[in-house]
Amino acid sequence: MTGELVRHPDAETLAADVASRLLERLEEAQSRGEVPQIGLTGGSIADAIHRELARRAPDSSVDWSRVVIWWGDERFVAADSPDRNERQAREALLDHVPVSPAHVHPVPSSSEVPTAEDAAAAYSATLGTHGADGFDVLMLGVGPDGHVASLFPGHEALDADDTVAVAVHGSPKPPPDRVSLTFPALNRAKAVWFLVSGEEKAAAVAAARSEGPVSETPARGVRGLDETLWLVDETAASRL
Ligand SMILES: O=C(O)[C@H](O)[C@@H](O)[C@H](O)[C@H](O)COP(=O)(O)O
Repeated sequence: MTGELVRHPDAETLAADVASRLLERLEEAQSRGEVPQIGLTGGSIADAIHRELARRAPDSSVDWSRVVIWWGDERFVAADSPDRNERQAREALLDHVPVSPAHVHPVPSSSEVPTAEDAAAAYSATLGTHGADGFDVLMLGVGPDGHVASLFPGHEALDADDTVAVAVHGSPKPPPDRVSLTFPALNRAKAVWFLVSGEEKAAAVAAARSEGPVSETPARGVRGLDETLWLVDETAASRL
């Protein structure tokens, strides 16, 4: 089961739909008295979604102080680097909604720990304690090569199955040093939402939704416990 495909005419309607779905999911969880946990991703469509969430937040009933924020991956760079997924998410969303700092869990940066291995170990420990229930919604961008988070085709990090987060070196997508959740950690999410826009992703979407080795197309290796959605625009779906 590769998950439900939801097509959108363009990136703007895709971002609007994802933001609407996420706000609704957060409201539903909070109406059940839960404190939902979400996993953010990096990348361009994610940034558009974050900005749309910030725009819509004032009109939603989501209590952002009762939302727990994680990242599926992070670039191992200085805390103030524009390459940080955390920095991009704060600028687009988290600085515009009243999140509780105690509920925002960035991956340690190279300003705080000396190596990506240290950052991965620290993040594994934090997620192991504070995030043990798993993500309610994990959002994942998909690269043109079918990577998700920072799990790239043929990379040794794909085989890391005894830890929550793993250091990644030699990433084909710069910057080279990263921290990524591993497949076991990604697959603890109740809902996995793949967010894909652009012609350059069309082959990856088609590959990910067909049989074949996970090492060739890492997106094949992730699905939600209860829900897997492919939220795509028409250009990204053009090879299906
Ligand atoms: O740290 C990262 O680079 C991201 O987490 C990565 O997995 C991203 O989501 C995809 O590469 C898609 O990025 P775009 O949407 O910018 O193509």
